[in-house]
Amino acid sequence: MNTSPKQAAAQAALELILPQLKREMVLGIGTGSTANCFIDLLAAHKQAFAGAVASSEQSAARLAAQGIALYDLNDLAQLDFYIDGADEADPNLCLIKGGGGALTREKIVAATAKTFVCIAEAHKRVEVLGAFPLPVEVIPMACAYVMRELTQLGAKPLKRADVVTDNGNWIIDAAGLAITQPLALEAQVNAITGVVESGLFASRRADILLLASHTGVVHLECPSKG
Ligand SMILES: O=C[C@H](O)[C@H](O)[C@H](O)COP(=O)(O)O
Repeated sequence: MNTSPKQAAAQAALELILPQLKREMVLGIGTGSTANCFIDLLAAHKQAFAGAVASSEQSAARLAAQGIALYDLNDLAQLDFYIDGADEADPNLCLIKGGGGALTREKIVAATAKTFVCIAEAHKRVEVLGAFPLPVEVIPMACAYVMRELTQLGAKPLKRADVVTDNGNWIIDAAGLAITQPLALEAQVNAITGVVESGLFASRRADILLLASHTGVVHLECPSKG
């Protein structure tokens, strides 16, 4: 059977963390098709660690189906690893995430992890973030207001149809942004009243990015912060 790039990225992440797993370790696990590949590969090693914190109900269900114990983030101190996919990654390993609507819980779990290992297909690597519309989770009653504010920031916002997040909120996809200053834009978007979280991962970017294509996996590390 041919290995897909998503499976290759997941396999590379597994090989990276396997030697560091400890029986008491709890892993942070993301959401999406690439994270699903990782969950499925991880299942064969479930005796080597304690369990996982999931960033969505969907991932929690997949982890449970694989017999991996689920933990509540509030019962844990710092996690060693967070493994998740992304929709775009820039040269500084800033990311756009939330294509699957799980961005807020993803950002929370990532915030508690020492090392964020991002796994993605090679075409997700871009010079400037923003060709993929930036997902923004909003309190439903604030949706129209937040869309007007995002327009002021230069975006073309669109409410994602028929989506309610695990937190009971809505998603706005903000298209048309050329995100040359990810940290500044993340702060601006998150400061809009009614925004729960944006899918811009700049204040907490990836530490390691494993980019896979049919020709192999490239391992990139976060350049020094500054
Ligand atoms: O909300 C979803 C997540 O941020 C995903 O990690 C992201 O959309 C990438 O998903 P996929 O691995 O399916 O391309």
